[in-house]
Amino acid sequence: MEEGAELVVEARAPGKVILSGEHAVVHGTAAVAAALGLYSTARIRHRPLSPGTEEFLVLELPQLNVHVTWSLKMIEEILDPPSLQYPNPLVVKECSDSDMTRLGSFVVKQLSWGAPKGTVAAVTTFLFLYTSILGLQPITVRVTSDLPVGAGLGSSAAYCVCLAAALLDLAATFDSPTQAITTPKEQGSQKLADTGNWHDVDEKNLELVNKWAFEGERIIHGRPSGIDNTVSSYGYVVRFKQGELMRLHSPMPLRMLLTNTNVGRNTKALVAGVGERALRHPAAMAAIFKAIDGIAEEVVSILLSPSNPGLDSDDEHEHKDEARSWQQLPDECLPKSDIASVVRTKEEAKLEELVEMNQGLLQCIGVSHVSIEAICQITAAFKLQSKLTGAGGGGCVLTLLPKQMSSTYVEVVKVDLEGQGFSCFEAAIGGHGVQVRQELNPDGGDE
Ligand SMILES: Nc1ncnc2c1ncn2[C@@H]1O[C@H](COP(=O)(O)OP(=O)(O)O)[C@@H](O)[C@H]1O
Ligand SMILES: C[C@@](O)(CCOP(=O)(O)O)CC(=O)O
Ligand SMILES: [Mg+2]
Repeated sequence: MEEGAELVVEARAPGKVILSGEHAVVHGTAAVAAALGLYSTARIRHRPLSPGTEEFLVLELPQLNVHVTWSLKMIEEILDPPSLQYPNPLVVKECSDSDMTRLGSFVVKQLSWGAPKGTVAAVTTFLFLYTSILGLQPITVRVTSDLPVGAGLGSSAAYCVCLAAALLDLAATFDSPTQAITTPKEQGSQKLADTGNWHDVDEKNLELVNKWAFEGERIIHGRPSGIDNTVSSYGYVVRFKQGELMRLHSPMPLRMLLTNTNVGRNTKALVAGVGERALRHPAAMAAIFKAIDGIAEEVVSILLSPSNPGLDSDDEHEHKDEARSWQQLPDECLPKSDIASVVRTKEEAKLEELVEMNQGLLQCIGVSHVSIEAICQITAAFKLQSKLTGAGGGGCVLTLLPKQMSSTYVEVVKVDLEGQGFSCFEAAIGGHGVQVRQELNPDGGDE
């Protein structure tokens, strides 16, 4: 690398929705999840300094209000883990209990007094991944996200995946400038300021990114199943069971409305709560997990069903005309029953029933919330089925939308939900996983 030049590496990783199987998946059952078209992005800037100049590590997490600068000497003196001398990006290691305690107490002292637990976990996770993958290198890291943090859409996994990918890409570039984790010929001089230039991570490195991200998730979650980091790394729609990933190439387009209860919650506490309930009532909880497993497997077979026809274009056309005529009417003239009677395919109707059953079982294991139940009731009045997604206890709820439901009808449902203080959005489902890009600024790239 030219003296004075600045290397910028970016990685972006998607959030996810769990269609079926959250919580039970931690206890070994199947779950189905899809990547969401909302991303967390880690941007790392590295500029080698002349010998004798003091070097720094800068971490910026604007969503958590974290802006910290550490001298590398101080990190070396205080942390002194052997990995600092011998970081090895190719050998994934666990954050041991003693490392966790040492890093955690360092972080608590560095952050302003009373920083929330989530902030301590995020910075501890960063320091673990940074020291293990890269060792002491002077870099500035900034992580931003389109995802709501702590709302069930996998922001913690996207955070770990984008950090792991960016650190691995930088480590590989240091090792050999042509060995970055995307295909070398695709690396190049294009400017990051452009909207594109993102490159998929190759299969071998995806596994590495995913494994490091899982270790990060363990720091934030305590006992993650691995589904969130897996779908964030690999993208698309996946079935996940006991650490095994199966990519689902489903012919069925998934359409859903996401509603944020705006009730904050914490995955670690909810997962621990379910574990405690399972210890108190082992037989009953095992039966519920088995039922959730059955639901997830049925969702998989519906998604893979070749008889999944979607709708033919004539039907769709007819429906659009109907939607247009509704658009001219004031909202109060849209009776709920008309929305309720929107035609479903056989597969859509089955999926809706499974969503309803899954939500009931999630309530049984103690992870629903009055705000979640309120959303389920509002959408049920339109004969739409909803369930919590992710850890629950607040956070987001997904509502299945039949393919034939017009956007005008969706707007009507949103009015009812938003009128109760909830926030609704639609996002692309089943897109790509983690991606990386690089840029070399010969002039030092001061920002
Ligand atoms: N953009 C981000 N910046 C910093 N930390 C983040 C970011 N996104 C997620 N996190 C970490 O993940 C935690 C939220 O994870 P979690 O409770 O699992 O909810 P979810 O994964 O559903 O959003 C935050 O408290 C923080 O520790
Ligand atoms: C509850 C769980 O199934 C999903 C948690 O997702 P999230 O952190 O709420 O986005 C936990 C896990 O699988 O690791
Ligand atoms: Mg999470």
